[in-house]
Amino acid sequence: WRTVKRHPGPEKWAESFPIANGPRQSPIDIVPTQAQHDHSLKHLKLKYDPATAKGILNNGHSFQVDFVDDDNSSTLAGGPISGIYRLRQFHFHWGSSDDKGSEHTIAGTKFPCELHLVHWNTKYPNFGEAASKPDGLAVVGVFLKIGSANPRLQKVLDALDDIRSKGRQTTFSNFDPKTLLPASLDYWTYEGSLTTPPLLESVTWIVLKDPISVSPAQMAKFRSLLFTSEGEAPCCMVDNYRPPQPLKGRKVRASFK
Ligand SMILES: NS(=O)(=O)c1ccc(O)c(NC(=O)NCCc2ccccn2)c1
Ligand SMILES: [Zn+2]
Repeated sequence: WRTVKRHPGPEKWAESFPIANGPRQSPIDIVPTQAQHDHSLKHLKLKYDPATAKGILNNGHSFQVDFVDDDNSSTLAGGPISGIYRLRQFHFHWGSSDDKGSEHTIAGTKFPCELHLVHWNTKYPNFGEAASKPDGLAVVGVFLKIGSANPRLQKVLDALDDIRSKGRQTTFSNFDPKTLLPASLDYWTYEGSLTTPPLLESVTWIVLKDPISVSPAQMAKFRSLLFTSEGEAPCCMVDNYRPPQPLKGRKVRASFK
């Protein structure tokens, strides 16, 4: 039976953004047995300065932690990319229940949540310019798997009480996003897109093989956010994920055997 859809979801995006049916759309289903090990892939070089953390914002689609990106204090290099990419923000996608929520899937397996660390190529003057170039962005994706409570997430989750409604933001300082990464930086990589409008095909995706943990109570915290602004009828922020898109002949490479 049909639920009332307030926000035009992924099935409606192609009407306003024809690129939704483009050749390099994200996310995708990653099939490990079909990924090619590429030993020319370098290890990821992540250098994050906690002092660059600036604020946390409910943008009505997810919430994001924004970073000062006017110098190379927090950067990504190595891996499949050439040059230096600057950390702009990180955000999450999650489900209304623990059986869904991630954007990428692994051989059809969905995770309850997925973290995206968004970086832009410093060969371009700023994020907006980079977002329109085929090598403009690099997003590191990290799966969250139900398990024990993750203490590294707590500072982020504790800030959510101040940004429950769309448009709310508050300061968020002295945070090192490296603490959110798993022990192994083994990854899959492929050429893709933003997973939300404007769906620009400018993202080199770097999806880590190992998940980090999140507890059911911590997942409930994500689901306490609202898509809606103060004064509107409240609508829980859940299921803000796009399902996997056609591979259209793309190769997924693995940094590990
Ligand atoms: N999910 S993602 O591919 O990592 C990603 C990274 C950086 C981005 O700016 C976006 N998208 C984005 O900011 N879109 C503008 C705000 C928005 C978000 C969701 C739906 C419609 N509009 C997605
Ligand atoms: Zn995302």
